[in-house]
Amino acid sequence: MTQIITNTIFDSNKSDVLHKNNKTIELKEVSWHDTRNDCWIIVYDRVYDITDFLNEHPGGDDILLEHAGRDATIAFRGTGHSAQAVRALDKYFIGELPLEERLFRKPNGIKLGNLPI
Ligand code: HEM
Repeated sequence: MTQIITNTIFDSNKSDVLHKNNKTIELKEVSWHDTRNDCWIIVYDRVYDITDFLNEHPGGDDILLEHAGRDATIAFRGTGHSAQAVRALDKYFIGELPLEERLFRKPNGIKLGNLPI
């Protein structure tokens, strides 16, 4: 798939709408891709096919496989990845969750920065 994603995962200005031409992929479908030979993960409601990245990840493949077929947002964010790592995600982008299945980028959603604690 040839697709250029111009916004980063932290770009809240563009976060509330489905981007034109972006494919929607349901959580159920993501869950089927949970092996070393076919590994998808979700970061900020976007779906990435990281099968070809497993052997290249500086943090190792095990940690990625622990999140195969699942949401990896908190793990990705929590390990303090660089801006370069965030940009590296784009290469593996294949689609995004439907609005009703999103945790982060949805219309009128709670912004973590606005929480009192
Ligand atoms: C497709 C998703 C991911 C990409 C593109 C990615 C990319 C990278 C890159 C480029 C680095 C080098 C350091 C940096 O630039 O920040 C790195 C390090 C690391 N990543 Fe990831 N990462 C991904 C997912 C994850 C996930 C889900 C975890 C789970 C906790 C993880 C854990 C780590 C750890 C622990 C390191 C540090 C390795 C070290 O310095 O020894 N990564 N990652």
